[in-house]
Amino acid sequence: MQHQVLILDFGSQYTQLIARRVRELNIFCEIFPYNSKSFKVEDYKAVILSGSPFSVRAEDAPHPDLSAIKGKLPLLGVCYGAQFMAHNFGGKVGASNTREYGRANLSYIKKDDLFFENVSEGSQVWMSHSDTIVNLPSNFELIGSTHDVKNAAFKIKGEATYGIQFHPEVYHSKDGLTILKNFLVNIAGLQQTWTPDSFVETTVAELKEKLGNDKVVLGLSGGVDSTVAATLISKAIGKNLYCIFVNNGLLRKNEFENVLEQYKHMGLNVKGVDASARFLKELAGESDPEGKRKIIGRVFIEVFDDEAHRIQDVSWLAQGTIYPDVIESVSATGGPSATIKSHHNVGGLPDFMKLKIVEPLNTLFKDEVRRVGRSMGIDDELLGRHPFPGPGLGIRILGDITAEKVRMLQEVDHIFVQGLKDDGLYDSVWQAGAMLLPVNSVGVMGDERTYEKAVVLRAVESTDGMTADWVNLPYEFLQKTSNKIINGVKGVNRVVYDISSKPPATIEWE
Ligand SMILES: Nc1ncnc2c1ncn2[C@@H]1O[C@H](COP(=O)(O)OP(=O)(O)OP(=O)(O)O)[C@@H](O)[C@H]1O
Ligand SMILES: O=c1[nH]c(=O)c2[nH+]cn([C@@H]3O[C@H](COP(=O)(O)O)[C@@H](O)[C@H]3O)c2[nH]1
Ligand SMILES: NC(=O)CC[C@H](N)C(=O)O
Ligand SMILES: [Mg+2]
Repeated sequence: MQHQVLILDFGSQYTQLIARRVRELNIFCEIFPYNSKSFKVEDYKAVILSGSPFSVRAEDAPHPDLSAIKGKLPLLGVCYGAQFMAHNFGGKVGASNTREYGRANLSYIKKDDLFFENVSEGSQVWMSHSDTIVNLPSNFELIGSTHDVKNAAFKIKGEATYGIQFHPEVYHSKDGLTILKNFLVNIAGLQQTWTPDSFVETTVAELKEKLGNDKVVLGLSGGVDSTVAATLISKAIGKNLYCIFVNNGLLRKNEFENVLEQYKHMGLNVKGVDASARFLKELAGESDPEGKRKIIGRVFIEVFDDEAHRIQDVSWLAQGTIYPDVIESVSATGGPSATIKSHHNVGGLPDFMKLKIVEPLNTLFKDEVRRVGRSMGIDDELLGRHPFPGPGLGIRILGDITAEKVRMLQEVDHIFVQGLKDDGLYDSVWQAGAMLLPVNSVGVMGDERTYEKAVVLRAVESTDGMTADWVNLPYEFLQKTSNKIINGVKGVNRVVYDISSKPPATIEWE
């Protein structure tokens, strides 16, 4: 992938949004923690500095070294990024009298600056700050103000360096996208050529070069990400790609058979490996969420390793890891974000495994993966599938896992998800599934006392899984589904609906 825009992250909750907006402009970009050693500034054509929860005045605040960037590459600082430049190059940042969150309007803009092309005075912008730039350094030029914030936008004289106090990346900044476009296209001179087709073309070419005649094993899950990854790699190396679909005993009802059937028509080289007994044996007695995730991750790797030995001379393991998997799972070394859950597919391979990892989608968001899939002609039905986590029902059965609990949850999940499909609700939901609680409750069925399990139904809407809200499913649907579950699934006598958003909850319960 050709490097274009580098986004340096100082821990803002909006950093992802900057990336999404830049890509909406068909310009490729990548995010790195500001102190990461994994990128080379010289590879990029423009740099954006994100916001941050820190105050530049705090002792432990991030202080990036901009000497390789400022004045050499077009540079845009957003909020903290702008405050940092003002503070660091001789200006003054102080606490604002009023903390500003939300709507503001541009009361002054320097109209002839390319930065504000097609933006008018009065344009609504979104603020989220408690510090403010009190004085600009003398070589900075004021180019925009709001009613409350005089130094809302500046440029450095004679440089393509800009700073803005407001957030162009949030949808409530009405001309935010225009401003980003002005910076990236008018000022940095970037071309808007990053499309799904161009991604396929460049990625396939890169994979050809990287993989050559090597053999690659890929974990194929039936989900969107690994299917798109497999199709890309298969375009590059054909028969040298060996796709392994593992039954970890934690899949949905009939999923192993159904998915294998579906792949028959796709021209991929797929082998189904039933390792369900092995997974369940290793998981027996483990009830800690991270403990279960670690076991599942390890057994996955062992199964892939066994298969790689069977095939012989395999050099690579390919996975369908996408961007949010990486961001949520790894607190990039010293990076400002926290580890939420250990996704089984991120975090490297154990030493005994000599395989190198290839993850062609690890810079894309889910909706971008779907667009790439569509541009390669993958079935809409497959691309429209709800995400399903690799550890599967293992992280939806709270507490320890047994074959009987898996059976129960498979039935519950099947009734719920099939019901959504039958009632035309499936496509309006981003992800749906059921959890089995380690809780018995008292019920009465046919005049008899029951003391059985409670299950939770969860349906969320989201665009990328990073944030999510519960879906307001019709009461009639919930009512019907609850009846079907309690009447149809032995061992369950209670159904509840999860009405928590992410954050503060997460989508999966473990
Ligand atoms: N049952 C499985 N067999 C083989 N590989 C798997 C299996 N489950 C997960 N993986 C691997 O782990 C990766 C991450 O899983 P994840 O669920 O995030 O993606 P996905 O299944 O491809 O897509 P989706 O998010 O739509 O479910 C997959 O892309 C795949 O490489
Ligand atoms: O491949 C995966 N391996 C995992 O270990 C994993 N854990 C969560 N998920 C999926 O990620 C999205 C966000 O989930 P959470 O809100 O529960 O963190 C949701 O779509 C989850 O289904 C996983 N996917
Ligand atoms: N959103 C931001 O970047 C905020 C920057 C800084 N923490 C402030 O409150 O002003
Ligand atoms: Mg999946």
